[in-house]
Amino acid sequence: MNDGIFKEEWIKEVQEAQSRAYTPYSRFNVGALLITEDDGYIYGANIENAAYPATICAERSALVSAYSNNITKFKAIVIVTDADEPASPCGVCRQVMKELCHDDMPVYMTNKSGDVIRRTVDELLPLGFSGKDFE
Ligand SMILES: O=c1ccn([C@H]2C[C@H](O)[C@@H](CO)O2)c(=O)[nH]1
Ligand SMILES: [Zn+2]
Repeated sequence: MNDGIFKEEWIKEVQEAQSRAYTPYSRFNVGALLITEDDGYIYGANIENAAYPATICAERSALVSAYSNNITKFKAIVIVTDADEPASPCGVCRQVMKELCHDDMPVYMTNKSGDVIRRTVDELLPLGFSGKDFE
């Protein structure tokens, strides 16, 4: 991926985030790496629960962690799983990214083979609903 933004070193970091997943039920480990405005890293992993809907995805873990630490401006998010296809965020995570990230923020979906797909938040949730819709 050579878009002038993506850094290869993010691959190692997002895999570190993935290693922190808590997935006794699905065994499907997801890692998310938020890149802050000043090139800092916020790690996110999926954290499951015996009450399945209480599970939080890796992407939302990272965003909630960032906001909880008063970090609210991001350059990018990188996602990884062990699946063959590059990781694609679920609908709930797309909605939360729409709320908390810029529409044009890049989302890098990666796999263990080194493939990277880049889409913006807006491209992942076209015509998405936001607070602007009830202003
Ligand atoms: O965008 C997604 C989609 C799924 N998962 C997690 C939730 C659950 O723990 C596991 C299987 O759905 O993957 C994520 O972390 N991010
Ligand atoms: Zn999700």
